[in-house]
Amino acid sequence: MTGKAILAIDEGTTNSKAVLVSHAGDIIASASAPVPISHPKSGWVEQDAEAIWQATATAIAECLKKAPETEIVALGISNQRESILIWDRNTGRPLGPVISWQCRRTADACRALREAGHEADVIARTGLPLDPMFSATKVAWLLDNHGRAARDICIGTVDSWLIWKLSGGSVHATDRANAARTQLFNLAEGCWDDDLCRLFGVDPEMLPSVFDSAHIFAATKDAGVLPDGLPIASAIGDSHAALFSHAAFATGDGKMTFGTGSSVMTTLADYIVPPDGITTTIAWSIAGRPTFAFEGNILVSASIFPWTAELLGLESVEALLVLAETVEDTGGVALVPAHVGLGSPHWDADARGLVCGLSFASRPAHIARAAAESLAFQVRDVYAIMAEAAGHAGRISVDGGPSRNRFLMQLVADYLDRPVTPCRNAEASAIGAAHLAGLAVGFWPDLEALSALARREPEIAPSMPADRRDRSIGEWTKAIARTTFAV
Ligand SMILES: O=P(O)(O)OC[C@H](O)CO
Repeated sequence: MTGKAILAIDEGTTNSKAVLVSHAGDIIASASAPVPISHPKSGWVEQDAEAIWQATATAIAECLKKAPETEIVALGISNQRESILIWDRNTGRPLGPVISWQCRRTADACRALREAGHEADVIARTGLPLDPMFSATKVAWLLDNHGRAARDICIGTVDSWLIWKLSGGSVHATDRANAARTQLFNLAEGCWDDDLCRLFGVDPEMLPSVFDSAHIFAATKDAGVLPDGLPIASAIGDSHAALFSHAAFATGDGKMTFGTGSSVMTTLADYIVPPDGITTTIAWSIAGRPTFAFEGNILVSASIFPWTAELLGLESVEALLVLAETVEDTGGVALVPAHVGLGSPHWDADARGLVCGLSFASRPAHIARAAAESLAFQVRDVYAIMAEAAGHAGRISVDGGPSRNRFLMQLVADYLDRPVTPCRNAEASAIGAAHLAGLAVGFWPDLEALSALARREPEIAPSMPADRRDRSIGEWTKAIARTTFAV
């Protein structure tokens, strides 16, 4: 199969990337182009739909230039989730901005719906709380401010927009994983929810058709940067795509991505209404069968390290982590990185960070270690709730920059009391989209073949004695409770 490849698009919040993936699972070429983002008012975050398309087209053109001999057998799309736009079905012109997943403009609308008693029902149907991150209230805002007659409007997540542009405006479609993040999709029934559409003022006629994540949505047409006739063979949200790239195919398999924040996802056997502080979503859908997953997002993870390093007068994060390793434990010190509030599972916007448990024996190394341990404690808190609610646990893959640090990942394994497996798929989201597209067109035959492509390192087993682990978790739990004292 030399010379053949899948072209994966990974359209993220800040960049659009194009990646050519060979049959052996290697990246043949890649390119990226920045996507502008604007903040017209405090808490508002917008992007321009045409700029997203232009950045994607530029990334594709640059990528193909690097490997002109490659034969593209299919396209796959992974994308930033929840961000939403509407466009005119007749002209293809966007109506208003893309409202970003980060945008908080509908916070009041969410509060009003909560106060009117809708939240429990919305969570039961969609797995998602009433929060401005999700698309439904943003759609209502767009329709109020830029709406037209229902028959003239297409509503779409970013994958849907790219499928529209790549197919010359002939196909309005999305996959179940992206649909699951809109808060308009009934997870248990697997279709747009008429009652929720009514609640959010959406005519179902405006919504895209929903298919599997591995599915031939359309053939390319008049896309400019690509020849006509290439199958657009996957669409999936970026976190879900990364989980797929790790071959998390057994029930209970999950991933922890460490970066500015952390995200934890674990697959489920079936739809479960999420416990407090967690969401349920569709991870992907293949051959008509959705795989469900729990998800929890932590707001501040590795981004606490530069702050702590500066506080301690250290020159780098590396120096901080080296110092942290010089002590056996934190000496009772806990650091809770609630600097912008707490995310999953606590969701307390008013909480603030703290360092507590200080004594005259506390040294900078104890504070450094407390910062390092906070990364592990936070994912442990989310994972413990997920494992208990799901009743099963599987292999945990870890990715993102901090997953390369053995000391940090040993702490994660120790506090989870489970092994973790570092995964080294560069461009995990793009690879996941490529794998799904390859599955749809028979480039790879089955999940077993994809599993063989996952780049796993040897797992890291827990080694902390139980009494020590329990004591530290107890100190951390008390510290978390104290963060709300700051308000
Ligand atoms: O654009 P990214 O990679 O930050 O991903 C955004 C997420 O999909 C939002 O849920």
